[in-house]
Amino acid sequence: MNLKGANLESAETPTQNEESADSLLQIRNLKKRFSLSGDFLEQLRFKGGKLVRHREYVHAINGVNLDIKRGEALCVVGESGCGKSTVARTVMGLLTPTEGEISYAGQRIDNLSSRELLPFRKRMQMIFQNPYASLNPRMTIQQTLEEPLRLHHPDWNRLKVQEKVQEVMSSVGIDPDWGKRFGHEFSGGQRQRIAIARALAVDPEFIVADEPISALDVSIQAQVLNLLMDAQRDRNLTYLFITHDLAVVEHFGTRVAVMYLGTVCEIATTATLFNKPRHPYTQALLSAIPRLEDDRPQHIRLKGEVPTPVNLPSGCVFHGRCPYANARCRQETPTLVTQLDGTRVACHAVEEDRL
Ligand SMILES: Nc1ncnc2c1ncn2[C@@H]1O[C@H](COP(=O)(O)OP(=O)(O)OP(=O)(O)O)[C@@H](O)[C@H]1O
Repeated sequence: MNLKGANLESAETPTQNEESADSLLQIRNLKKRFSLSGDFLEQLRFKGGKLVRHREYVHAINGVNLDIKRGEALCVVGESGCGKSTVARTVMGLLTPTEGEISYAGQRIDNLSSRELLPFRKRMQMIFQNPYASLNPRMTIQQTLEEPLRLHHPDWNRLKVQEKVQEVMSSVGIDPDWGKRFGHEFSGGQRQRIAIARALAVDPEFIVADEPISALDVSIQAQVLNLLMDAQRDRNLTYLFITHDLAVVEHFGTRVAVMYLGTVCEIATTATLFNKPRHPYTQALLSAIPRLEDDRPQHIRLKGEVPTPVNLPSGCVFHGRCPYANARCRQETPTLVTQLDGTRVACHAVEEDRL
């Protein structure tokens, strides 16, 4: 893999909407911060003899722009704490954005009330990391799967609901006769199949999967991944797939967005990203994957640690660890620039042909 290469930057500055024509989901300048300072009274401090209000925030996501196209699996990768789950939860309306907009099928959804969001909840479903926590221990599997159907199809009679439950259980490889059992009677892999069945029961078109296999035994992970891929093919699903595992990305992803400290630093098709990573952070991430080929790049060791999201670095958030950083990188925040092959990279060094 040749990490260096000609800079393919296009002369045109991309517009925010350049990818939007075939997008199912659009994320624009999304920011989410969490307060660390408690309520008003807890924020008060004495400074220089005066009472002042001290507020501190975790800047979990800082201006993310993403388009997810119909039928694709967009994987979001990055180290722990870079903001992947916050993106997923904000898209699903489980967190309110601090700034920015999210649109689904052309309609803005980030500012809707729970009632207005209900029709979208049928079309957009989420699968969580931990199948032990995501199933209600007091409900049978039948009840667990009936719940979303009763919410979204109040006009369906008992027989129709039961038929749908049986169909969706079979489709994920769970014996429909096991409907009266409780979640704790199943293994982790089976529980995650049931969680997938619950997401699929209402025939969604878009699924946010947040590390859906990372809590499972390695021997089970491939089976559950294959189930998700089969569901995508059979039901024409679109995925936002959160993972820290690059092997999963290579197997599953149509495109990949790489995140670092709350920002997206590179977006590319999976094949392009693995063959020609542009951003120095992507290069370092990929160089850490063990490969059999002789021409693999040397493992790039980044200096230092990921900075705290409480005090974000100025300029490019990666500059403190980047071997190519210069004065511009320390001052000016790079934006995603489209290369001739469609890859989008936020890096001054790539832009200036310095790597
Ligand atoms: N409710 C919260 N309150 C305060 N800080 C939070 C909260 N949720 C997330 N964070 C912080 O926001 C940052 C991003 O967290 P997030 O869970 O989105 O990262 P991640 O990339 O999904 O990590 P992981 O792979 O470990 O789940 C982290 O610094 C995290 O500690």
